[in-house]
Amino acid sequence: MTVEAGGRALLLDVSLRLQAGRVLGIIGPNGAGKSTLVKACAGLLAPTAGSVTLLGRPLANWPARERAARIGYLPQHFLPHWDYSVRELLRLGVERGGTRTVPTTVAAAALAFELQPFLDRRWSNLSGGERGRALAASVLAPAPAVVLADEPAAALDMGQAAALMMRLNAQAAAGAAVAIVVHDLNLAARWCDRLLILAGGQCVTEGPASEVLCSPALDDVFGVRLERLIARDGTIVLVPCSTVDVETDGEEG
Ligand SMILES: Nc1ncnc2c1ncn2[C@@H]1O[C@H](COP(=O)(O)OP(=O)(O)OP(=O)(O)O)[C@@H](O)[C@H]1O
Repeated sequence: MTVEAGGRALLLDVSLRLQAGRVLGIIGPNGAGKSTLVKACAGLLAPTAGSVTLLGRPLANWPARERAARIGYLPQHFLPHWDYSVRELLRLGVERGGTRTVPTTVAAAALAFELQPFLDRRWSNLSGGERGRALAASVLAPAPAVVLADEPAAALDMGQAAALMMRLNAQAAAGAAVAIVVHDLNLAARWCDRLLILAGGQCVTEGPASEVLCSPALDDVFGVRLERLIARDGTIVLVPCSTVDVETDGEEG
């Protein structure tokens, strides 16, 4: 698809396919077009050219209620219209998913996301990480078939970020197609099957995470030299060493 706004292309001829049971990480520098891509996939932005289909049917042809039940969109920034309590936010998310067992599902989500102490607290009184968890719980509770998460771990501490990535993986294992915009490449390395690098609104490369993380294109798009280490479980660990323009080829870092 191509998405244009403000007289320029925010996305240019980008194609992606989300598969049930898989986790795609969307990575790239600030302003690359990652949020734009996810919003277009969620049906919140209409592509200027190209289209988004869900189960082979154009997104625009799905009734809004069915589309909302199938696609769970976790935005990068969320400002509720009202000062909801966490319980109300969870209920809205669960009802959107169309489940008949609303109270049970709300209770299960509160338990899974360790939100019981916050259930009656209002959005305005939550910390950044608590908001992130409440929002993730609200979107993921109804187990949507497609999960589009835009930097879901940005406000979370290390433990909560790992827990959320595990939950997203569990939803994929249960059959969801998951796409996550992620800035922390080590979370991407550990929890994504495939990675897509976006830069300047275009796809630089897409492939298995282990291959993309070893690609020199990664250093180039971020303008930083990355050292690749291998953790005991075989996961690649990336350590930024120096900006690309400071170090010259062959010079010791
Ligand atoms: N409605 C709009 N009109 C014009 N430009 C826009 C509009 N929305 C976004 N942009 C621009 O498009 C580019 C891509 O924005 P986008 O939010 O998709 O980037 P991103 O990769 O998610 O960035 P970040 O990592 O900083 O969150 C940015 O340069 C942004 O300023």
